[in-house]
Amino acid sequence: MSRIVLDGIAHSYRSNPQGAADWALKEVNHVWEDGQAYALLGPSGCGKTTLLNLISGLLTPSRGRILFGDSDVTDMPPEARNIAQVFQFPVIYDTMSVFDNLAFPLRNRRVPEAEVRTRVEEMLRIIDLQDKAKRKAANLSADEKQKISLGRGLVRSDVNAILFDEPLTVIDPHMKWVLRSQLKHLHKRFGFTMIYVTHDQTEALTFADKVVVMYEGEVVQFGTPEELFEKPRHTFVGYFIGSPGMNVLPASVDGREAILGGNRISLSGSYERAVTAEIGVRPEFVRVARAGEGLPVQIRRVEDLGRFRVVRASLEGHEVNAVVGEDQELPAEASLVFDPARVNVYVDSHLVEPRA
Ligand SMILES: Nc1ncnc2c1ncn2[C@@H]1O[C@H](COP(=O)(O)OP(=O)(O)OP(=O)(O)O)[C@@H](O)[C@H]1O
Repeated sequence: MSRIVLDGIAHSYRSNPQGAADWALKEVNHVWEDGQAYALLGPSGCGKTTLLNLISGLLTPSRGRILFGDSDVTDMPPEARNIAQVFQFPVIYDTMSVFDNLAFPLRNRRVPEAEVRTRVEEMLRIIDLQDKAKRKAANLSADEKQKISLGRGLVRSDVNAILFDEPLTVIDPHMKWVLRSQLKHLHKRFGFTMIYVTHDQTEALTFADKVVVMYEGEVVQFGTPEELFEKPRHTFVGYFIGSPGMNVLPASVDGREAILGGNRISLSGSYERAVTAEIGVRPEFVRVARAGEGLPVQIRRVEDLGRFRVVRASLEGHEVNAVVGEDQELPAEASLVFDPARVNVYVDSHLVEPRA
């Protein structure tokens, strides 16, 4: 295993890319540390699969270099990179038995047969297919076939990294949960570097130590689940992570205040003047108070989500959500108070820091 370095890689599927829109992956500089579990999170079409295929060698980047440890693998084919990749749909040998499918990557590498048996039997237990070991893969359900694909990705101990491209899409919801926990367990036990592509935030946040959020071909944030929640570096991260997502409101900022229509909102630091900025505050850091205490709003509706309620209000025509406790009384005439320490400022969708 080794750390994987992306040194200025970018990729376009066009032979002569012109504008930004021609790049499926804009320039990425990034280090995947050895042995960590990463999730690659973003909406459909943002470039997740492209990035994964560049790492595995299925694609060669239009620009930049990829290093595994100290060796440059940019021009190496996938089979020379020692990477296991699990795709969204099963890639298995239908005519082979389940056992032989799992044994294949090991036998291919001339692993002694006794070790093959031990590892395959363990994998059969993990994916819960012990009783189908001798069956031909062709006769299994889509769900079971995908479990074999997962098993084939995980069975080797000598890989540089295991890449998962939405591997649980075809798996039923209960099994999804089981397999995700198994993956986490395997990661702890064997310490593989794992990169797990998903567009599902729950899947990403429960699986990974670090999450890489992509948006329109760009890596917009790389951080722990807490960092993505506390300090989204891009408004998209704010929307995408959290339920409901971060409130993002157009405002101008000047010094320690943001101005939205006739309202002044306190900030915890002092900012350069920006006329077309946005402020972002998570619903968890918005307090519903009596009229006159905070920003004047109309409450549109209140949704009970079990452990908490979401108050959906309107501030100068913009929807603002606040998370409130089950027992908190809501005033008939309400206002909202933003916690200044939790109000982030964005310019061109990117987080800006206050002046020192
Ligand atoms: N082989 C290809 N040829 C041309 N364009 C492609 C090709 N593969 C992907 N693209 C384009 O590159 C962009 C990124 O696609 P990619 O598949 O990497 O995104 P993704 O985030 O993995 O999406 P999804 O979650 O839908 O798989 C998209 O605009 C897509 O249309």
